[in-house]
Amino acid sequence: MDMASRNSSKPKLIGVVGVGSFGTAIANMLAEKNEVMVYARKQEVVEEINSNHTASGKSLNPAIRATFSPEEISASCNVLFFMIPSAAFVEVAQTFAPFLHPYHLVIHGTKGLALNLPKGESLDEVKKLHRSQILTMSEVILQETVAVRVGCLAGPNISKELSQGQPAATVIASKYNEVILEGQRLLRSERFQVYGNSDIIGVELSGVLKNIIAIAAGALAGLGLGENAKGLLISRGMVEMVHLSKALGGSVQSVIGLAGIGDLVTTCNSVDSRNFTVGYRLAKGESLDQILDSMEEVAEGVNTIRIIDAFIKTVGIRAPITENLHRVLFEDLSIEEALQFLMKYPFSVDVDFV
Ligand SMILES: NC(=O)C1=CN([C@@H]2O[C@H](COP(=O)(O)OP(=O)(O)OC[C@H]3O[C@@H](n4cnc5c(N)ncnc54)[C@H](O)[C@@H]3O)[C@@H](O)[C@H]2O)C=CC1
Ligand SMILES: O=C(CO)COP(=O)(O)O
Repeated sequence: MDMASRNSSKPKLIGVVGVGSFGTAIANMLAEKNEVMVYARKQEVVEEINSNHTASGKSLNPAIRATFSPEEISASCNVLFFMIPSAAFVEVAQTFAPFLHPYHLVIHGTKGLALNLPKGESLDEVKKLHRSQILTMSEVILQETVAVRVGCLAGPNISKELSQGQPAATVIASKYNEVILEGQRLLRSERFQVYGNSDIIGVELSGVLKNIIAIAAGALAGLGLGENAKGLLISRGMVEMVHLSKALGGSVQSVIGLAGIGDLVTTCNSVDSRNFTVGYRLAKGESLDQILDSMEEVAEGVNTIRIIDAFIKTVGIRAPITENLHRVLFEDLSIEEALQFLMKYPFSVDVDFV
């Protein structure tokens, strides 16, 4: 079947894969203008949605239907929003791969990275980590499926605020203008502005890298430090994000846009951010294991720090905030020692990337 006949013969039903905090918020926003079907892998979650219109207690628009069949949602929807943590992304992409076609338009909202290592190998075992072994989620979709029209959604979008209907904006990034236009058409409302960007890698990396700085911001708050320290962290964090993003294939422009600095400011100031919360609790004396064991939702920054630290050691670039957080999370550096180190670090040039 060609793309045109497929598009014209199908009703507009939009699919959302994953009904966690963000998936639920986006499904509800999509349901203001469209019919929506959501995919959850557990039968009890599907039954909860279809009978109670809640997903793990979070309210869903009663018009939203749920399925646990990847085949059904892929056959019913030309546009699919993947809203799942990075740790599950490869598995979910592989589950969906037999049912996806080149006519599908896939937009993801995941702010994490995956690894492309030989089967059975983990990050602990590899000595070097090159860019080709790191995948953004659009790269996972392109690698694992035949979908081509891929996009991402990233920006300052704390799901709790979206669910309350507070004003916000996001970026849809894609190499394909039709993906950006469709994302804007589906999501734009009086309360939600949607910008476009063709640098999908830069926008994905912005959402991924700001989580590292958000953990540091939470740590500063947990230490009881003030707004001067936070301003210092956000500006140095942005410079670090620019250098990392450039090394990984993103543009400077994306980092200084809504998905970069916009999300960085939001996440570094929000007690509703899981990444901020990890840093805050670390500074209050809890161990990483204690924190992660008690968190129900994902804090992507923890795994991102492991991946980025391995990458910068391989390619020989410096990223002092990331390096020090890695030592705090996975070695035995205290938050106070990391802060002292950073205060002595010779960041002598203010802006060195323009
Ligand atoms: N919560 C937020 O405010 C925002 C989250 N994000 C990003 O969205 C992604 C998801 O985050 P949340 O929704 O907050 O996480 P969450 O932890 O609330 O929910 C994740 C959902 O994915 C589902 N899931 C996990 N493994 C799965 C699998 N194998 N198959 C199908 N479903 C699976 C879980 O059951 C759960 O419903 C993360 O990468 C996060 O960085 C982005 C912007 C805002
Ligand atoms: O990315 C987010 C808001 O834009 C959510 O941040 P957390 O994953 O830290 O909660």
